Amino acid sequence: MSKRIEVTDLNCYYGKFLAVEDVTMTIHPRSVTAFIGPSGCGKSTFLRTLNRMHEVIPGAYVEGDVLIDGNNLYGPGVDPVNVRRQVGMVFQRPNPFPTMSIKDNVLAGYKLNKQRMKASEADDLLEKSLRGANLWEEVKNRLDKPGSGLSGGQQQRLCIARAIAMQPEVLLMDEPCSALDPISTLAVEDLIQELKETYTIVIVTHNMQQAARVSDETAFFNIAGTGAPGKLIEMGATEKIFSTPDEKATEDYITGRFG
Ligand SMILES: Nc1ncnc2c1ncn2[C@@H]1O[C@H](COP(=O)(O)OP(=O)(O)OP(=O)(O)O)[C@@H](O)[C@H]1O
Repeated sequence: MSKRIEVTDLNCYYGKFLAVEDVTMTIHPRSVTAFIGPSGCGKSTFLRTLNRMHEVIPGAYVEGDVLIDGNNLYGPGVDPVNVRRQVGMVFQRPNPFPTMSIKDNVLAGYKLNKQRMKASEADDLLEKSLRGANLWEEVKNRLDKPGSGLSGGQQQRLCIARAIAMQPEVLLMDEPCSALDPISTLAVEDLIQELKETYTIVIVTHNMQQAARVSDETAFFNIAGTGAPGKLIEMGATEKIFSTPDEKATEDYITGRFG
């Protein structure tokens, strides 16, 4: 299911404002790629172009190409809703639907799309998704209770289960642990390691240790100053970026000299 993502000459705009300029990169399947860089350099903006969420904001658009296994997400006739099904997303704050049960949260994508499923199929998918998110054992006896009754870390894993249930090929995670305590963070990091066997994973993180722990590849973005566009400075194996980066700006950022 895991897919390769190839981005070529991508510019991201909010109206006239060029937020991210000229990104070209390849994201490998069955791996975790981390985006790091100072605040405002466009990590989240760029991440959202990988499933066409960027253009949900009025006036926002992109130039350039994003290919997933050779298919251009921005090609003519491509339905953004289908793209978002193929490329799932997990956000900074766990956002389960508060009044829905745990079960309905996991199956929400199907219910919202009014896709029919036999009860036995729904139960299988529910269990598989919750097991995939390492949450099954903790919630199997309370599937009809509201998702909002879970701890923050459990809610985030519920959101991951909801994303997995749609059987995506790519999972985008925008600072998925920033609202979690250290124990829940480790649980989600462990889960990311398991999920990369199946999905292409891209994670935005402010936490250098986290990037070093969970990712195989790291991309460092930077910004020259307020109003200037964010740029990809360098990308490579996480081990190399964290030990012998090519660019001084990367080294300065990683060693905490700025950002
Ligand atoms: N909805 C929006 N409308 C207009 N400009 C926006 C919008 N969202 C972000 N921007 C601008 O785009 C630039 C990149 O923002 P973005 O949030 O992608 O950066 P980031 O690297 O993810 O930052 P952080 O690490 O603080 O989350 C910033 O200048 C930001 O102000």
